[in-house]
Amino acid sequence: MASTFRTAFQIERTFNWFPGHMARGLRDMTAKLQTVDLIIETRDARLPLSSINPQFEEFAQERNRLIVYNKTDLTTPGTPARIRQALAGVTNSPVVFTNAKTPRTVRSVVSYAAGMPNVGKSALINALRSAGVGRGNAVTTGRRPGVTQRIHTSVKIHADPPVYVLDTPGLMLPYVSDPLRALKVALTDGMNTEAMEIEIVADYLLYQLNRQHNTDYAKLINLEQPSDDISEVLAQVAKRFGILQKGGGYHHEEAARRFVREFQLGKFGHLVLDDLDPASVETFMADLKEPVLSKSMQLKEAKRERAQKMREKNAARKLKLRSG
Ligand SMILES: Nc1nc2c(ncn2[C@@H]2O[C@H](COP(=O)(O)OP(=O)(O)OP(=O)(O)O)[C@@H](O)[C@H]2O)c(=O)[nH]1
Repeated sequence: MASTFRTAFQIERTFNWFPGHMARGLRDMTAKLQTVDLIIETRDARLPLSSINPQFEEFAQERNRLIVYNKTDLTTPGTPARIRQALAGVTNSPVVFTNAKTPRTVRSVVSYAAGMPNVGKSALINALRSAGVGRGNAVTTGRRPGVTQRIHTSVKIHADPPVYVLDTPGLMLPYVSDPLRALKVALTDGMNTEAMEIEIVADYLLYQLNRQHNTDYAKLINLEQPSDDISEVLAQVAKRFGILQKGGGYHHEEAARRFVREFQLGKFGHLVLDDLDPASVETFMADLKEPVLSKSMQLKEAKRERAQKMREKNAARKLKLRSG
């Protein structure tokens, strides 16, 4: 029942994914971007804020830039207008909305693409080429993030005047201090979930589905009514998809993966995962200005978090001893 759903998601750890090609990509991109006339920064419309890369923002906001919100077909109705309103006063760059699966929606977009992993940069370039010069795919796309690992040679997308674009690798951050942001990116397939506890990703998905009253999942897994209890939901997912263990019980990780996968395949309907009210936008933009932590600072920060947790645990233990 709606009244019993969680109003906040509690999480204490962080998740990071920054393979080697991304550090190289950022260096190469910073150099190459000096030579282009226009930067087309591609973002995922399901993550209007979380698909902004602060490292990229640092140099792109001073440049001639077009922001493209792609994958609009995977959002809820009215999302483009809400994003436009949320960004008014926050960015001076023009903003357009596309669905790279439908080339006619990309006609207005010309030149250079950059952005986070798996937002659809390569698909967008192929669509631009199809709309501009009527030719087939020139760059490879893929369901998993990290398919494009280096800057490609230019692709012609317009004949007269001639316009060329460069595809670039998608870049995550070396250290994502906000675990909720990492969970959102993981849910939209922008981050490798192998190093994450998939049960937490599944629980976060359940939290988002319920708080947005997107409760079709219950019907799909034969649950009598929506629930905010991930164990109950995963047990039902296991039953529905036949991932029960011999002798009773079910395989938790597999059930969690299946639940997340069904959402990514669009089976539970569409969601926009960032809040776009003025206060949330303001907080996000202020956080963007925080410097990205270096490797040694990350280690220090992780150590500080561990020490804090230990102190809290010890304090709780002492309290328990005293009271009982
Ligand atoms: N539904 C939908 N899917 C899209 C859209 N654009 C891209 N995709 C799909 O999203 C996935 C990622 O697209 P890519 O173009 O490879 O993404 P990328 O940003 O180049 O990814 P990296 O290689 O990680 O930088 C692919 O499976 C595409 O088919 C879109 O507008 N709508």
